[in-house]
Amino acid sequence: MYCLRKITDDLTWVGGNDRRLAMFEGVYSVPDGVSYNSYLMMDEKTVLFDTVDKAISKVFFENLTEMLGERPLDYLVVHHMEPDHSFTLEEVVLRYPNLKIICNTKIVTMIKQFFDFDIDSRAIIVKEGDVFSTGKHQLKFYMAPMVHWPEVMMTYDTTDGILFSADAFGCFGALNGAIFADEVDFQQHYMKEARRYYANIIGKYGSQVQAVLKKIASLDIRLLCPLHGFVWRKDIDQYVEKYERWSSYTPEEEGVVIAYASIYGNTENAAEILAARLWDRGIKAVMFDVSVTPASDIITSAFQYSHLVFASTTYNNGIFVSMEALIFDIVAHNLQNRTVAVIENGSWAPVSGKLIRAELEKCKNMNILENKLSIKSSLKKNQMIEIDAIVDAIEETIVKNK
Ligand SMILES: Cc1cc2nc3c(=O)[nH]c(=O)nc-3n(C[C@H](O)[C@H](O)[C@H](O)COP(=O)(O)O)c2cc1C
Repeated sequence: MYCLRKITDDLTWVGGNDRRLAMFEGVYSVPDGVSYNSYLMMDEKTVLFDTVDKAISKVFFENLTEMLGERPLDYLVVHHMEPDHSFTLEEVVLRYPNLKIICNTKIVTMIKQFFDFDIDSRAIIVKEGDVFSTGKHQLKFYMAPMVHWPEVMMTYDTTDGILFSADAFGCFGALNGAIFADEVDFQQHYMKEARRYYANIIGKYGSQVQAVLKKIASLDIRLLCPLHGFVWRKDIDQYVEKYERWSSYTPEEEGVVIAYASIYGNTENAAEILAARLWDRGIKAVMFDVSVTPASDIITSAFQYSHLVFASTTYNNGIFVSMEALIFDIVAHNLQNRTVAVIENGSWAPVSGKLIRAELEKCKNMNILENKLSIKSSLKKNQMIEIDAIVDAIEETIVKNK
């Protein structure tokens, strides 16, 4: 049975939710599920904006059939070819054989890679700034390369001020009947998931996101329709401001993320002492055991806070495995503009600190503090001075940033 939400008189959400998926993209846990958004515009012509993942194809086609009634589907705008938005594309073509697909040349190439149907005869190729009329609505296209994948584009409906933003401005979490961000307490319940989504899905591509933000800055966006999560009709500027911040790798708040790897608890002990000393000075600290908390969650906090401390045992002459994975992931996510301190531990030849520093030097604008702490098996009282020196250096840079 169909399950729809009306967005405007002409636009309806025809997507669906998946609460059974354990790992999005095989990496990111989605304990609250995920939505796959697809939007249908009923104009003089009928226009579908993206399709959906295979997991929700049944309800998607029921939605589409219900909305279209006797009308044909005239156009499908494809913004992004990742299969969670394009898996059902071929079936849409089979059901609506006269359908034309509005997309760019990179999308045509990817359609040919993923599918075998004839795209050339049905493709309407658009470029940056092209405008396409569907009757009352004028659709303007903006290319958004690497705002997740190279083929990504966005559509702005100049008639109603609707930006179809592909994966940008999306959020993890299934929609529980509510479709608009202002129907829920987004700040309280969803901002954390929006940040986790941004940091992990798009975080690597800050400069590309910045380029798109510049392009859309002058648009009068009255509705923001991403491919996952809520539709925005209020406080859009505030959400765009978050994207400005995240994409420029500007911390949201002053505070310290302490990520530690510890086999027997001695490195953890040093991390705990550091956290306590920071709070003694009124400096906010959050702690993660990298063997317990997924790297993607820690990366999310690293996007949020200004300072990072990595404390790791030495393991087979290297960095402890789960810490090594986190550090590589942080470098891969292109994180920048953070102040970093490193603590190492080893029973005979501690080297994890040196190796962590060397990896993080690959990141841009990382202020890696000279102060460091090297523990031989367990922290000794005479080393408290070194912990305090790290706290001093953090405090000094936090004050500077204020
Ligand atoms: C498999 C394994 C490999 C290790 N490799 C090294 C090493 O290469 N160099 C070193 O100094 N210590 C090495 N250690 C020892 C730990 O780094 C050391 O005992 C450290 O103090 C543990 O800190 P923790 O109490 O936080 O787990 C190794 C330990 C294990 C279990």
